[in-house]
Amino acid sequence: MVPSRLFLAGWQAVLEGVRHGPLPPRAVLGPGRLLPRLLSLSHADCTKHQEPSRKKLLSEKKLKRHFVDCRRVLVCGGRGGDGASCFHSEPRKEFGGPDGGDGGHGGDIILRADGQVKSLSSVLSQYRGFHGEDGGRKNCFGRSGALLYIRVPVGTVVKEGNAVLADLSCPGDEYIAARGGAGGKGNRFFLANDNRAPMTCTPGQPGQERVLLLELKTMAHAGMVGFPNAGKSSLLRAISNAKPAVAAYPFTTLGPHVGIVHYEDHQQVAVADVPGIIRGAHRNRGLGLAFLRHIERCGFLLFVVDLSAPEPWAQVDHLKYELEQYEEGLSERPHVIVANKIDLPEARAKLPELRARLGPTAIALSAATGENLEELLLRLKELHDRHVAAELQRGRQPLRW
Ligand SMILES: Nc1nc2c(ncn2[C@@H]2O[C@H](COP(=O)(O)OP(=O)(O)OP(=O)(O)O)[C@@H](O)[C@H]2O)c(=O)[nH]1
Ligand SMILES: [Mg+2]
Repeated sequence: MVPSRLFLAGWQAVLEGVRHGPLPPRAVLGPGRLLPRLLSLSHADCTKHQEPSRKKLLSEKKLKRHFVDCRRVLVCGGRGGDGASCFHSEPRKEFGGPDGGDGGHGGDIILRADGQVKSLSSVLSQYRGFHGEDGGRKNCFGRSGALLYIRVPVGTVVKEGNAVLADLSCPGDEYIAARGGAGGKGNRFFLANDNRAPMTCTPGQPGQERVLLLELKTMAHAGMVGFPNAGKSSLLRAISNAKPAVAAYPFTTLGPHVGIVHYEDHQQVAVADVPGIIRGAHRNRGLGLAFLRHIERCGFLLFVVDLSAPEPWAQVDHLKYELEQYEEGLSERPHVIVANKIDLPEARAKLPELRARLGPTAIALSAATGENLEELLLRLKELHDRHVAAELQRGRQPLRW
């Protein structure tokens, strides 16, 4: 099956044949711009439809504000309604008896995993459930408080202190964050043989109050790991429509970004880009390793190395070591090694040695010029198909974006 980008690459080949000359310099500049621009050259009348939307680029700091992966939230269930204390009153009817109704129960607060929600940014810092109504005369029971749903992204882990309470890993998963208080009893409830006119009624109970920590473990099919400046974000921009910030300084990326690679058969592979990892990250050097929770659930990994670095093959060992420090077995996941920046002459010279050390399957490409991206896209699809088959075999529903 051919990815849609390869389909565009086919257009590029056609266009190159038609032009009979070198491409204008602007057409080969900029990651991910190559194919759409070429397409727009030949279809001037339909450029509007072909050009990717030119969204205003946000700085990493602003992007981080939009994407929230951790939230502390205070949840208080609704208070139960009070029970009523009153007696039946009717003309010519003496000793009508107690008829105070019970109060309604307070509403629960429920966390629900929703596939449409991608970040915890919409979760507020506190929620109070709906209160139950008080009981009334004539044995009228108060209405219970409505349930309050908080929509959270799929992959949210609910913690209280250090204890994990729930893992909302499938769409529709629910967890009762705070229970509403029980409604009070009306005096009718206390009617007994030895007490025909009870005055007692009880107040409604307050709802449960908890401080929960919500942590999002991003669910993507593939996770990109690499040293800072290896070109992870550039690669994500080149293969998807995601727009993570790219700059020539380390730790440009401060939070996870997910890009979707679309294939012709409508398959979508989600690829997550996370901040760079350095040696000793498990001892909290650099940005530490906490952000690795975002690739913890990825089915397969892309180890991105900068081929122009002094010893690019050593980077893979360091990365695997750090992943093992975070979680045992994480580096054993199916993976592919991506050697980036092949457009640089010093990088190209190191390719034979890299292949000799790490095996011939390493993919050499350039996120900047788009060279050899097709091989990566095809390998991604292959890994994705294998992952889906393995999930189905285990009886689990594969992740869909
Ligand atoms: N020549 C060349 N430069 C590249 C290529 N890919 C990325 N770069 C440059 O490398 C620098 C770092 O790129 P990023 O994509 O920000 O790297 P990163 O791995 O996301 O870095 P962090 O977010 O800091 O971890 C930028 O100046 C890019 O322009 C490439 O294929 N060729
Ligand atoms: Mg980056």
